[in-house]
Amino acid sequence: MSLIATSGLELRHAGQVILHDVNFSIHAGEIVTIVGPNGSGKSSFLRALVGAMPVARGSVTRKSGLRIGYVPQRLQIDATLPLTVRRFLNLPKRQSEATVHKALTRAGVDALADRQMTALSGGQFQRVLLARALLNDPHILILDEATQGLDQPGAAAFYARIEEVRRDLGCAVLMVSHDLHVVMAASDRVICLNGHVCCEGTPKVVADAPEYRALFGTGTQGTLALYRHDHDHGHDHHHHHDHD
Ligand SMILES: Nc1ncnc2c1ncn2[C@@H]1O[C@H](COP(=O)(O)OP(=O)(O)OP(=O)(O)O)[C@@H](O)[C@H]1O
Repeated sequence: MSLIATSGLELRHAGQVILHDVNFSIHAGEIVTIVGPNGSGKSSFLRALVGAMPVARGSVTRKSGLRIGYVPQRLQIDATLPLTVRRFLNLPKRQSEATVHKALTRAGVDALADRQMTALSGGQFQRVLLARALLNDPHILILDEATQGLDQPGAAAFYARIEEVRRDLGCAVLMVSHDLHVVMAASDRVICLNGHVCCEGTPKVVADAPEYRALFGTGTQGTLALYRHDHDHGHDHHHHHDHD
């Protein structure tokens, strides 16, 4: 049985349809990435899955007792508010010291418990958000552009940590990402959204899909092509490479 599924899902904002006819499911342990242009409904889709956005039509089904760890796209912390990492993780619900320690360790930031939230670097902040999402031992981690603002090594390190977490917890991971070569390396399945599902499949299938190419053109799709090129290279010396 899937962890979360949607059937004929339609979402609206201020009367306008922003996403329609989405049939989706994710299973235990899977890593699924959502790509799509700005404003294509990716964040809204994740919000609907976690129950933070109303469903206009169709349905969202969550497995009974499902624990979700959600890392939102943005979180504003008042710069004048003194708030340590430990205190932040105890909001809105008090956690045991052991739970906080375990989550921070899993997110790779156990040394930061007594730091002020406002004193964290972008990468540290994202990891603290990840720790917060791990507090309840989730069956599925849902990440909305969690590496936004991080440089390439920072983003790669963050995704490496996500993979470790998945190995440890066996949780599924659903993420929105623009880091296409990371997507290529780490996802079981990619879904390309643009108001509806334009294409989906393994990263290779999506990268080759005309719908995907039409959206991302030869600019960004080059990132996917580049990764595939490198990957193919080591295994198939007779392979014809397109060097466009
Ligand atoms: N709270 C809101 N206020 C105004 N517009 C909204 C809101 N929520 C969704 N929308 C509109 O719905 C559409 C989809 O937005 P959404 O944030 O889901 O897209 P996205 O694919 O996550 O975009 P991005 O890549 O820029 O984060 C956009 O046209 C957006 O303007």
